[in-house]
Amino acid sequence: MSCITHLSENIAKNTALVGQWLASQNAKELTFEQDATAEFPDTVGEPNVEKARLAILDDTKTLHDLIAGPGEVLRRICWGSVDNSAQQCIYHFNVLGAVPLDGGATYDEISTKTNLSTSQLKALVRQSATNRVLREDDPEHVVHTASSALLLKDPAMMDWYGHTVEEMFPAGAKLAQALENTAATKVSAFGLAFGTHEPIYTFLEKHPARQARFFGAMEGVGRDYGHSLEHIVNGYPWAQLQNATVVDVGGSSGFMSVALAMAHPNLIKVIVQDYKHTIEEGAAQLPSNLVGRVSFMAHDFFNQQPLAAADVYIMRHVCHNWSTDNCAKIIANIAAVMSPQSKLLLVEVVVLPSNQEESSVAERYMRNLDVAMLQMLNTQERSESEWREVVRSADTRLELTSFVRPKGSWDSIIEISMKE
Ligand SMILES: C[S@@+](CC[C@H](N)C(=O)[O-])C[C@H]1O[C@@H](n2cnc3c(N)ncnc32)[C@H](O)[C@@H]1O
Repeated sequence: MSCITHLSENIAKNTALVGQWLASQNAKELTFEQDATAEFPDTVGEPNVEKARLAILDDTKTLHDLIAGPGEVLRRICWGSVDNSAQQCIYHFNVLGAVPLDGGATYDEISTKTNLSTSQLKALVRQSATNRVLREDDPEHVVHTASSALLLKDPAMMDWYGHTVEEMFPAGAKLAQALENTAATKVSAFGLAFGTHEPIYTFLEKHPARQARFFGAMEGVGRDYGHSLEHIVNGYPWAQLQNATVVDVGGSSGFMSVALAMAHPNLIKVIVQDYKHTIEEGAAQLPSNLVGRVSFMAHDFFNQQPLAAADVYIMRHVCHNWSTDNCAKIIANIAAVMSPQSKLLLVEVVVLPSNQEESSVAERYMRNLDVAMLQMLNTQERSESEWREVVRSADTRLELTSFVRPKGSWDSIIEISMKE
């Protein structure tokens, strides 16, 4: 049997399984129309369905690339920059906001609201429609699709989209230039794109609108089930802690602390530490039922940790932003005040050798993240042995006591303890 026939048979078999499951759940018909649910229905607790779904994604991509042929595979990659530039313009000129969810808009109406000409808008919208973001329902009239509507309905997704098209995309174009410079003090691709020598977080602190969008974007990251907070809330034995104090270092606006405090009443004090503007924003949004249990503190993690002997110090997506030397300093500042009972948890990606991820979707995401870190921060994601090296260089009294990657999670929870 030829390879493509074999692929198509697998796709048919797995699609039948997923289809039956969707029907058994009375799930809404899958659609590109704007009333679609934001994500594919939750397959938690259904490992066979999830396996079939991932196999469909793998096999359809392989079949597509085989049928397209090698030249077309290259052309698709290289034309990807146009996909991004069209999305950047749609975001920048708020084309999405100019198209009401209810009824859509004519090109003339969108033009009045965005100051783009109708011919510019037609070029952008028609290109974008090939990626299923906006579409024409007649040649002069634009309506939302499932994906464009999702951006309007979910502010965190919109912030994430804005961050990727307005910050990651320009930074990506500078990566080769940044890698030309081999000096230790080299400016990141992000720095070259935005004319700054400062690390991104210092830069954002001076640009409040960008910073506010970045907080939203970090929340938007969690819309991806692989980064769902549920993996942290359910992936560690929180319930075994008695009247515990948790310090969320570099906790941004505190959304993880809120999720932990909501789910685990035994976490009686949860303190979010970050830059001043960041925590002020978080404090203003704190649900009223958590006032008193969740609190905020301005703290630079390059200084010694002011809260000694907490039960748990947790850093999610913090250390991957920093070089091994800087990571070691951040961790050492916490180690200095840990009691023998304290735990330090890092919630981070742990990269595997090539093609060892569960699916090509996971493989691609992990490799994308690795390069994204390189372009935004001059850092890279780490393997298990590299995380061990970071911890060893921070403080020799620390030991890694577990690496757990909850099912379906991109992140692992790395538990670090003080040696007895
Ligand atoms: C990638 S974000 C992760 C935020 C959050 N923990 C999460 O899970 O999304 C990194 C965070 O580190 C904070 N940060 C960066 N440098 C810092 C510093 N020197 N002291 C304290 N926080 C800092 C940033 O403001 C940002 O909120």
